[in-house]
Amino acid sequence: MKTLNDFNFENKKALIRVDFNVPLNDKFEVTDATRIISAKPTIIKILEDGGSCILMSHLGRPKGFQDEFSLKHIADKVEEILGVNVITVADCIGNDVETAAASLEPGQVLLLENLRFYKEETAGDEAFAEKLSKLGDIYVNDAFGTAHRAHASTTIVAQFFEGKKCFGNLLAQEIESINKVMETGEKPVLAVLGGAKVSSKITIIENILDKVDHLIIGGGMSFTFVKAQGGKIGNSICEDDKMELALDILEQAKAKNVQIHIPVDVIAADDFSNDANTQILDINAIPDGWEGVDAGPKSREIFHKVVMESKTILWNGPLGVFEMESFAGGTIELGNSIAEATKNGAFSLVGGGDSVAAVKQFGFADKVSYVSTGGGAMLESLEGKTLPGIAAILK
Ligand SMILES: Nc1ncnc2c1ncn2[C@@H]1O[C@H](COP(=O)(O)OP(=O)(O)OP(=O)(O)O)[C@@H](O)[C@H]1O
Ligand SMILES: O=C(O)[C@H](O)COP(=O)(O)O
Repeated sequence: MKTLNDFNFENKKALIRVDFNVPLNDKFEVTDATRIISAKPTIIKILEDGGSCILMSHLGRPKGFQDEFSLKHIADKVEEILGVNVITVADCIGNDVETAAASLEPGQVLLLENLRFYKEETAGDEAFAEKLSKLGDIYVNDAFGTAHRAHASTTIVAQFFEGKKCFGNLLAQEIESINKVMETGEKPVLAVLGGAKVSSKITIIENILDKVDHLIIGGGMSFTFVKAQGGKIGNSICEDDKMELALDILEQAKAKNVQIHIPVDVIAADDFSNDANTQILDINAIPDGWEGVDAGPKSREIFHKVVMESKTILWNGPLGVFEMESFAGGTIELGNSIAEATKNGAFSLVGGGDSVAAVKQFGFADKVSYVSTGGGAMLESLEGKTLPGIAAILK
């Protein structure tokens, strides 16, 4: 696996694919700069080597040139985080960009305009990738969040850098963290999967059964398993067409000696709102008119015990409707347990959109071993797929 340490960037121009697809508010201010902060070590290492950096990224899903998706909105933030002047250009290919790249001095940083202003980016167009490739001497992919896309700047461009391409620090760290859980993790290995739907997690569950000793299935997903086993789940969310599959997963787990933990009780609400009436019920005895919205106290206790006994922990998906304060308790307690286990020496990885949002919101981000910067990329990695952006560097 080629990393930054395999190159000396002195007097070299590094063409770096970063994922600066960060959330902006209506004043175009960056509301979560994690992805920019995470790319800093790679950029600084190259500058300290005596090289220069050409940063390229997408922002959102624009249709053609749309000012609201311009990377100029984030240039000040990038400059503030890096502590280095950032030169911007109004395009990502073309004469002006080539001139700006060619005149870049060691120690300087150039930020290109949104790659997705060209449909050729997402189409993985070779001619577009070749134009990008002309800008730099060495290609560095540090965009884990976009590594599951076979786009021009994440994948295709790599073919023009034979022997001159590598992973950035962030991407290398993401790969290492996933490997720690999926391949080399100290046992017992635990995966906690939550979230709304079984259907979006099936491939992950099936892949992960070969890797873990314990699997907690929480959140909205659990009701499909409970109903499939004959439980009464009231109005809780359920995918009836996945009940067969749920039973099959339970069988597979038994055969593979994986212990599955499904909540035994829930906080049930009579309405999907923060101020609904609530009661604690056994998960398989929820009357009509009530729905399970969070893990109950007995379940939390069981989950705490499993977490504390585990040496490697993966967490993807909340245990309840954590966006509503009244139903965030189970997710918060799980976060507390994982933080405590991490303090005691376990390795913990949090990945996926909503679980990452939850750990940030509740202040656990620096109490776990690693928080992934990838949403879809993380989920596809857990499905066991080799991401195209990663494969292109390994080639
Ligand atoms: N019991 C429940 N009933 C209804 N919704 C639930 C329940 N438990 C969790 N959820 C909802 O599931 C949603 C998260 O599910 P989802 O599968 O999208 O998340 P994720 O796995 O964290 O992230 P990703 O976006 O990466 O898939 C949250 O919005 C949460 O409110
Ligand atoms: O935020 C993300 O998941 C990545 O930046 C990829 O964005 P995309 O889903 O628009 O390709």
